[in-house]
Amino acid sequence: MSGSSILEAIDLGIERGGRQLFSGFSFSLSPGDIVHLRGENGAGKTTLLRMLAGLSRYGFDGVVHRHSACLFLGHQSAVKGLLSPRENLHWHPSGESFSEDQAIDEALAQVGLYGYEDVPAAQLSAGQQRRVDLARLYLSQKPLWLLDEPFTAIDTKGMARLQQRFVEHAAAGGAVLLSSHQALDPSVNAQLLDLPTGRRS
Ligand SMILES: Nc1ncnc2c1ncn2[C@@H]1O[C@H](COP(=O)(O)OP(=O)(O)OP(=O)(O)O)[C@@H](O)[C@H]1O
Repeated sequence: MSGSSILEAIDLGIERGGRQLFSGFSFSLSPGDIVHLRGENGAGKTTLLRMLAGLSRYGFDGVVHRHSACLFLGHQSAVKGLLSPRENLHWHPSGESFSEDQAIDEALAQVGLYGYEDVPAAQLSAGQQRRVDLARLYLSQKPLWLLDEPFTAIDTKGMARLQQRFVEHAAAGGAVLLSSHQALDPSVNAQLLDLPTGRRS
C-alpha cells in the first residue's frame, strides 16, 4: 500500500447483467494525478466510478482503499428543478453542505451563472443545469474527485475552464478521475486509463 496515494483499487472485477465487464483491474491515484478513464459505451466506466465512490457494491469484486474524502458527480444531473442554483448548492447527497451564499455565488460566477443564482433551475438550459452541478468543484474541500462525464452538455469554452479547474485542483494536491468520450487538452497532461484492459499511459 502506498503511503501517499489518495485511492487504491486492487484486483477489481465487475459483473453486470450476467456479463463480466472486466477483472484484475488495479490502479492507484496520487496527489496531483489527473486520470482520464476511457472505454466504449457499456465498458463499465459509470459502474466503476460508482463503486470507487462507495455508492454500489453489486457484482463487485476486489478492494478499494479511499485514503481521502471523495466528491462524486454522476453523469445525470443532481439538480432539483424547483430549487434555484443557490438553493441546490446548499446541500449535497454526500452530506457536504455549503452555507455561505457568498461562496456559492462566487462558485456560480466561476461556472458562468452570474445573474442566475435565484432562477428556478428548471428554467435553465441543459448545459446551465450541468454547470450548477459543476459549481461544486469550486466549493468542495474533498481531495478526490470522481467525475462521470463532466463535459456532458458543456460548450467548448466551458470545457476549457473545467479542465483548467482540474489542473488547479491537482496542483493543490488533489486527484481527479474522470470519464469522458472527449479528448482532454494536451496541456492538462492527463494520464489515460483504459477499460477493460486497465492499460495506463
Ligand atoms: N442496473 C443494472 N443492471 C444490469 N446491468 C447494468 C445495470 N447498470 C448497468 N448495467 C450494465 O453494465 C454495463 C456497463 O454500464 P456502464 O453504465 O457502467 O457503462 P459506461 O462505460 O459508463 O457506458 P457509457 O459510455 O455508455 O456511459 C452495461 O452493459 C450496462 O448494460
